[in-house]
Amino acid sequence: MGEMTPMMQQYTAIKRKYMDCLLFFRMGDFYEMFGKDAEIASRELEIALTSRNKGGGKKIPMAGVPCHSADTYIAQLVKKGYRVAICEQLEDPSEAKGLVRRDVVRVITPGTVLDNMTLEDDKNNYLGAAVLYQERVGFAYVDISTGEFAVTELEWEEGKVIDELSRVQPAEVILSSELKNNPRIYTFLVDQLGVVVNSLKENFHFKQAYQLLIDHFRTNSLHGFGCEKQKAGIMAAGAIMEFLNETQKRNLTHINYLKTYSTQEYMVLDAATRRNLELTATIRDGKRRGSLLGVLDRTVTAMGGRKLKQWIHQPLLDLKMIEERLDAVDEFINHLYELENLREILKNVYDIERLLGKIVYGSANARDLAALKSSLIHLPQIKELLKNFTSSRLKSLESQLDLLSDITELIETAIVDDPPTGLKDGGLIKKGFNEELDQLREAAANGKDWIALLEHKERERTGIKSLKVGFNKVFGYYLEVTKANLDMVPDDYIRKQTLANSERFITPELKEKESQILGAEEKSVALEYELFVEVRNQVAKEVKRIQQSADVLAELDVLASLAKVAIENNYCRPTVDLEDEILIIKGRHPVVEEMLDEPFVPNDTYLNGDTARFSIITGPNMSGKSTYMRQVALIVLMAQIGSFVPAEKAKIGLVDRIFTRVGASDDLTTGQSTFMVEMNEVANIIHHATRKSLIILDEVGRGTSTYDGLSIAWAVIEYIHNRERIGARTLFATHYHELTVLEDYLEGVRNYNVAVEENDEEGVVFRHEIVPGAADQSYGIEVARLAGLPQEILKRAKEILNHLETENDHSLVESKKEVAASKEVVLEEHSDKAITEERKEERNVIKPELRQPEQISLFAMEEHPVIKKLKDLDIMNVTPLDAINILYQLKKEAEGK
Ligand SMILES: Nc1ncnc2c1ncn2[C@@H]1O[C@H](COP(=O)(O)OP(=O)(O)OP(=O)(O)O)[C@@H](O)[C@H]1O
Repeated sequence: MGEMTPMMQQYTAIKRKYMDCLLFFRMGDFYEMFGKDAEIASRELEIALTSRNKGGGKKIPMAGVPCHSADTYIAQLVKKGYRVAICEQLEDPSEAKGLVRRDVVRVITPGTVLDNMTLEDDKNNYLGAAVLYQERVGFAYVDISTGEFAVTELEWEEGKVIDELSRVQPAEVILSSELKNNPRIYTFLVDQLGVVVNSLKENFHFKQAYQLLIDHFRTNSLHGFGCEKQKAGIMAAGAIMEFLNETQKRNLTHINYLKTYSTQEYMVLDAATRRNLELTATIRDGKRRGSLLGVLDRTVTAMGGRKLKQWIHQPLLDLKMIEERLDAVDEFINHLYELENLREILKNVYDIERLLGKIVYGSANARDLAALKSSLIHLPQIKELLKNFTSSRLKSLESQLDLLSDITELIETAIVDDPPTGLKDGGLIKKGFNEELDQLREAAANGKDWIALLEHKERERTGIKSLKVGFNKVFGYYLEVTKANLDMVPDDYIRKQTLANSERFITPELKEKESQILGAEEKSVALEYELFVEVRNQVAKEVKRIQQSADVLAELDVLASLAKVAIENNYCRPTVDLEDEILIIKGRHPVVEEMLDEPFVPNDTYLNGDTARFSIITGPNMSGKSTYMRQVALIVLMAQIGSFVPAEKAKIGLVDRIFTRVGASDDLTTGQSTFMVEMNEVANIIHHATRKSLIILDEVGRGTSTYDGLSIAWAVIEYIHNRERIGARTLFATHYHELTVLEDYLEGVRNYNVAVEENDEEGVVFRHEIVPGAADQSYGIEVARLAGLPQEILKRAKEILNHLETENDHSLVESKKEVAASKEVVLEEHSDKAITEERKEERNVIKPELRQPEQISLFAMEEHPVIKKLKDLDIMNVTPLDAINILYQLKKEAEGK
């Protein structure tokens, strides 16, 4: 698409996030806005409509359709399984509104996204704000469905802003201009997260933000809110209030308290790591099945499900809190009967947080109140059950659990057990709740009884056997007599209506009763509504207490879920401490072990901050390197959310962050190449990792040519290994067997490989077993065989390989001579064979230099042009990104010559 206006960018982001197709109804605008692209889009729409499958397997981006036939287009698209969004701002698609069903057709405008969001159950409903103020960035988030409002602030740093926003992933965000104009932040939010971005009003100032907040909370100062010192945080919270005012969402007053939180409590997981570890969705299809959440989620309430997701995204850094959770899970495991009992009770609990949102928002109906009651009535039972437990977290949850019996009682006495959804037709309030209402109802009922008797009485009086009493909305009650009996009609009957075969009459007495009945009914319905709203408001006033109990239930649900999974999947309780070791005996990958048909092969892991801080793992493709490394990261993460882990034994030295760089795929959304994505991720790690971090690097450098790739991988290892730089515990899988030589020169490096078995019957068999030492072959051809490549190709490949290997040895000798002549060491292309004598000699040349880690040398080759250049640039400050730029420049220069 060509240049898009900010509004169009927002529309596109909304569509990407929620819908398959975006329809515009003013063709002229659409064409004007998109020019040639509009024609392409319209053609795609046509193809989608005429193809047999859903869009021929393709998403249609957006299209303009004539307003008068909007209904037809929408109906056709929906029938084909598309979810359609309609842009309201361009034209009121009133014709289309009749078709709006929240799951498949939605009317959207950037300003009304919030309304639509609240409809979705499993979507993130956060509206966020990030504001740069006095060198700090304030963040505020409000959960539209529950009213939870949270504030924090950090010092200004581009990466931190991205991390924080990606942690929460708001659906819509307000940014101050400096942040919005930052291309990395903006592109990340819009393209990668599909967030709708709004601008904070220029010259929005602190006093304004403060005032908006104290107005909202009806107080004189923010003292006691916990955020009084966080000026940037207040700016962000004020920005949210301002936005809600501007977009007339002020009625979202169920924001009734504000909570500050510190990002120090939680481990920040960057977006790449969350994706790479498939924490809550798989990379392949974005589904939750196949993710860690998919394995751990046995929650039985919606609130528990949401909390577990939050926990997975926010592993803890506080040892005490981790221990408390582990104790609670442990206790549940040892009280199986109570555990099952609790889960059974929780199954009856509705989504109290959502109900509460509706109650305070004023959109809850009587059924919602009934649902709240039927959830709250279980609280005493749960509290009783918790008395069996002694662990500190469960005790604390027990004491926090407010029984809310006043609220249950209020709803119980006021609202009927199975109320209708409508509020205007009565039938909501129980008998005995209000005297006036009872009297009105009695009056109406008496009148009805009188009418029921009337038919019988009038038949006797007139002798007309077929006389009937009826009611219609126009004339009210009437007496109906067939034409054949008209001569028997008495004089006091007043004719009201003539039908084909009968006539309808009224009498003054009937009319009097009628007005009594209707009057009483009308009044009672109105009174019922009034009473209902009163009850709802009364419940709304107790939102804080209800919210607190809801939170307790959610946490109990999560802890019970973790216990249930631990039992079923045979997990062990990890020891978490502040040492720098990670020891895992017979660890398994929690997701892969569930997906596999065959038994999963467990593996041990040992890392410490000292002599075994860096594992270089070599092994053939498909042997299990990635699985192994992710398994270590997941076990650490699980331990730090307070879960048991898939291992026989695990001792985890607390990790401040987990970084991953895995897999290689082009990021189609940003148009970045595989290599660029890879380097960005590596740069992020280099800039943020500390000695307490855990780093997982898979095939760094693979995305570019061998020389560049190997050089970068090597430099990255040196840098991370160096304790003055980072010194983090790291797992590094690579195809560059050359790198295994580093074990001899870098104190903390240990080589591992994935065991391969060769036997005559099956050929090469991967045992998925991690063993010490370096792999000696890459078995590329064997993998090709396993993948089913024809024998003929495999045979020929082997011939070529043998040939190349001989050539390579020869060329090495040659190059060695050249090196000697030019005093320049050239690294040979990666060879599948064991390292040659020449290489070993070469290494001896490198060796002394490498022993001085403080000197971050690429290859310690003084004369190498790369080194020269790096030295010119002050070698200590070179990041891999700089390195790749320099290498690229050199290559260009060389080509130029
Ligand atoms: N410990 C294990 N036990 C059983 N099967 C395993 C184990 N580890 C891996 N596998 C199986 O092997 C497959 C390949 O594993 P993985 O992707 O980790 O290999 P890899 O060495 O990283 O491959 P590549 O280098 O091509 O990325 C997995 O999909 C899984 O089916």
